Amino acid sequence: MKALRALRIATAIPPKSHRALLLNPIFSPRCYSAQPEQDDSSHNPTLSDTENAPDSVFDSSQFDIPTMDSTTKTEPDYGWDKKYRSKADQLIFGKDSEGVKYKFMEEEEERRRRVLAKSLLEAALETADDDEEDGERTVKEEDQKSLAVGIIGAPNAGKSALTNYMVGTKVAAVSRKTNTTTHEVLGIMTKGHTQICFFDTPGLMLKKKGFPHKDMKARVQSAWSSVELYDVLIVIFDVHRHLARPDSRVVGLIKRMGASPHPKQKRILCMNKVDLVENKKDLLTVAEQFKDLPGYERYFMISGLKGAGVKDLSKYLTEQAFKRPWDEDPYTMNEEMMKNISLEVVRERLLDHVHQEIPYGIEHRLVDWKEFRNGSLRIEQHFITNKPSQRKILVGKNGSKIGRIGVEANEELRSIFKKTVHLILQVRLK
Ligand SMILES: Nc1nc2c(ncn2[C@@H]2O[C@H](COP(=O)(O)OP(=O)(O)OP(=O)(O)O)[C@@H](O)[C@H]2O)c(=O)[nH]1
Repeated sequence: MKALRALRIATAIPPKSHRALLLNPIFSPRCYSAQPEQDDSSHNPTLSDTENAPDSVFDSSQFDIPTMDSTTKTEPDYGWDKKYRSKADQLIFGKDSEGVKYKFMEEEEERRRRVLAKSLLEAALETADDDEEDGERTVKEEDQKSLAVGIIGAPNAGKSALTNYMVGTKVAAVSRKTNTTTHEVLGIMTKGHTQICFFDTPGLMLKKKGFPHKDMKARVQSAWSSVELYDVLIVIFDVHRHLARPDSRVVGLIKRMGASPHPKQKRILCMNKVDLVENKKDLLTVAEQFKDLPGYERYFMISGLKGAGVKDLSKYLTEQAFKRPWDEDPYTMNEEMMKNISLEVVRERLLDHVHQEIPYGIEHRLVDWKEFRNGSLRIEQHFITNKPSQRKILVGKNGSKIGRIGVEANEELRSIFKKTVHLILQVRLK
């Protein structure tokens, strides 16, 4: 939450150099139109107030938004009609607009983008607990420590909730590099010199005694062998459910994993959802039931959802880390984070350009998110308005307002994500 708050603050950096943006051809009043210029002639005025009116859609592919390659150019290339440029100059700077320092404004714009991108990343990587020491921003490879932690348990045991709590909103890199079909990254915690990767172990079907089903054997064989690769294995179970209705497959799994110490892997048993157990004495009864299993080095009673006992678990795991380079770049954003950032950036532009009161009544949705093989991103977002009058304001004359929001947001997203972004914004009526 804290990170999200920071994210809002970060995106609220006032766009000091909008004037620089306005001088760019793609931001000229004429070109702000969400309706591509070449389609003007075919524009059907009877559609203008309907949901699918073409001017209610901004599609960045129809605008000359600079590509990644064009960021290196030193001189501004205004390649647009001089008439419109001088009109814009006069509008913004008055008659004596000659000699405006474009370069200065470009630098200012670049500076603002860098500040925004840095703030977003810092907010996203912020530690969840207030009292935790802040993570090092750069750690030399020789100082890095890492740990691979597998989490195994029945569906609904609380694997994801526990990981989310430990990793917080700063879920860092969940790259395809680490994901495989047999183990999937649940989250990555990078704190100080230590990076801990949490892996899920999907596909591990158990039969009554805690062994894989025979018919699934081939499929799960590699999953089981990958379990061996983790430095630490967390066996997690829902202690509340266990007290009410013990599942023989879960008991089988706990016993199997704790049967004998593993030569290379530390195993710990986590009794999860302790917050749901009213009589805490019952927890001791369960602990008693599993206490003689030599394979477990430690036992933890936790609530992955509420956080009880999680700090001790995190501390224990951090202490187990090996001097080993990190597997993942802690500065990489995951998809969820990128989606939130895309919404924040567009919303910020909306607040900039539309009267303050209107945006609060407007529903703003991410409707499509696609990452293509070439690394580019297609993002489609819709604004759903309650009244035709709201829609009209948001669309602007010939789509000028939504176009302007779209162009600016597209630029900003491209700069933050460092990839080509194809942004589509649509204004609809409820
Ligand atoms: N009260 C309480 N609920 C929890 C706790 N941990 C998880 N839950 C809830 O239990 C449900 C399952 O949690 P998940 O974290 O999705 O479980 P999972 O093991 O990842 O489930 P699968 O993805 O099906 O394997 C969710 O509704 C959680 O909110 C906890 O400590 N206390």
